[in-house]
Amino acid sequence: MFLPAGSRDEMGTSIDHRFRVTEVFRKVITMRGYSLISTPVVEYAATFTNQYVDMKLQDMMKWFNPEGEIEVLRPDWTTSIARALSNQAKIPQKWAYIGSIFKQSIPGIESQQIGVETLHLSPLMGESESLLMASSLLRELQMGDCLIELGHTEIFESLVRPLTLSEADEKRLRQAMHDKKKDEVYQIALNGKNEQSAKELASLVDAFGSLDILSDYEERWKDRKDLLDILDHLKKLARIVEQSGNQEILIDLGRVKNLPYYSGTMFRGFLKETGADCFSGGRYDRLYEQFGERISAVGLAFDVDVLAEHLVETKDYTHICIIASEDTLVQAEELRMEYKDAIVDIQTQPLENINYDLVLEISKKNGKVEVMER
Ligand SMILES: N[C@@H](Cc1c[nH]c[nH+]1)C(=O)O
Repeated sequence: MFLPAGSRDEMGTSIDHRFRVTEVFRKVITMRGYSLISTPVVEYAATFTNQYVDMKLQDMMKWFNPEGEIEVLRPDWTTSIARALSNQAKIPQKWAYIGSIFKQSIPGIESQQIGVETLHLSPLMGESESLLMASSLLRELQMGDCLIELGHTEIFESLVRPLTLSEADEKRLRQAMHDKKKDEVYQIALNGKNEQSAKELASLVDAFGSLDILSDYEERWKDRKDLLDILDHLKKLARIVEQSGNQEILIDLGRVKNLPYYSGTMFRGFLKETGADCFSGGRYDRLYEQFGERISAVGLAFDVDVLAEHLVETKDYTHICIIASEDTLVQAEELRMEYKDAIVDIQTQPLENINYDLVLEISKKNGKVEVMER
């Protein structure tokens, strides 16, 4: 029997790694004062497609229920958690989750995430908490150095707003900006009949790199109070994460939001050694406007598969084989107790595919039990 493209069975090490990632995550979030939250796998499509969230139905796993409503497999944790928490007390909250999201665009449809959402914390506190949690998880997992990229939705958005672009052009502009295609950004933006804005947008394509970018743009945007405030905020956040999280920070002022509900700071994490994209997140205060609330909300989620793939074996257990027969099983189990920190495998013969550190054989002669090293 075959599986649909992208679906896979999993065995041994890769599952072991995924469990280890989630175990370490649980430890990190517990010690940082988070509570766990879970939401159902099946939700109404409208929870994700309403105007405040604006996710696209075509990418979701969906069907009609008997009442004719569209139901979906959870395509996003952040949105379902917002639904679940919509009438909670307005006090600082730190939530963490472990589980899958489902989208047509993901190979195999399912992707396992671990993530956090913080509500009602001051913007700098919530954002730095998310990023410091991320860096402490990566440290605990011994993932090596990580690059944290900071961006902000309102840079691109506020430069696009004064342009009179058709919906199609705006969509193309976003894509060109995302793909960092400078000439295309300029040409599309020119359709908005504002050459100055078109030039500014084209220059944003190159506005990424180390923290120095912030100083360059402080000079360039010295008459734009709104943009200066954003640069100042990113600078403060970068300093905290650099100093406390000991992580290298990159800035991408031209970053376009990857989820429609982001409004403010956005972040992404890359493993330095391989460049693998391991987490993504951002501020989404406006998501709560659907519940008539204006709050501070920010979070991020890790791709568990990416972390599991990069996990290095750390603890090396001694691997012992005890050779026993049906007659000596009780004694073999007793012997196991003497090796509490080792992997003890009771077999009738040592397995050929395993390189044991020690092979012990139990035998019974004239009612007397003997243990011999092989
Ligand atoms: N839900 C986002 C990650 C995130 C958590 N909080 C905010 N953003 C994602 O799947 O990419």
